[in-house]
Amino acid sequence: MILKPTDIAGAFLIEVEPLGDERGFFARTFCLETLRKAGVNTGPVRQTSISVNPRRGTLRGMHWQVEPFGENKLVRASSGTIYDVIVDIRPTSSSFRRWFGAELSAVRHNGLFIPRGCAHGFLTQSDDVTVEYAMDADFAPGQGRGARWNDPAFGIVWPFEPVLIGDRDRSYPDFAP
Ligand SMILES: Cc1cn([C@H]2C[C@H](O)[C@@H](COP(=O)(O)OP(=O)(O)O[C@H]3O[C@H](C)C(=O)[C@H](O)[C@H]3O)O2)c(=O)[nH]c1=O
Repeated sequence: MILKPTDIAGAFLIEVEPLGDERGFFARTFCLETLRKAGVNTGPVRQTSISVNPRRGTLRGMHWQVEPFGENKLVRASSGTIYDVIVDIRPTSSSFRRWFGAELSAVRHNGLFIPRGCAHGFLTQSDDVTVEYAMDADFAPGQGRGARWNDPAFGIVWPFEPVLIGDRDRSYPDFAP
């Protein structure tokens, strides 16, 4: 697997290196040691989850867990295609308030490593999207916070307007650090 740095400190795109033969290919999609060698202080995977989104144009986010319930997150699309976005909301970070977006797809098998303290969200770019999550912390109910996908504090440029957003996601107040 290949780690590609992003505009967000500690966040990496993960591209696979297919090892192919006549049957198809095998590829590593996560390696704790590779991340640690890149300076990422992440724990082992404690929980994995899926997010199933039948409709193109569904937006989920922007979400984060407050400390000490933060979680490092590895995200990939196991079906369909998403535009995945991270926003750095760590006030002491060199990339504070900066956003980064990338297309993740089942076809490319690519992933995104999202450090704790960053807001995360995605817009589905196809029907029948499943997003796979791996986290290094247990989910803590009630410890989530959020910001709107179009909060002027970040200026995120999305590929197109969402057509389906949950009431909670559309009604977050303006971001205030
Ligand atoms: C995140 C999470 C949720 N849940 C439960 C809580 C609710 O009963 C139900 C749906 O949760 P929610 O509406 O917060 O799901 P999303 O709106 O997809 O939230 C996620 O979307 C953005 C894009 C993310 O990056 C996070 O993974 C997460 O915040 O699953 C759990 O049991 N465990 C979990 O880890």
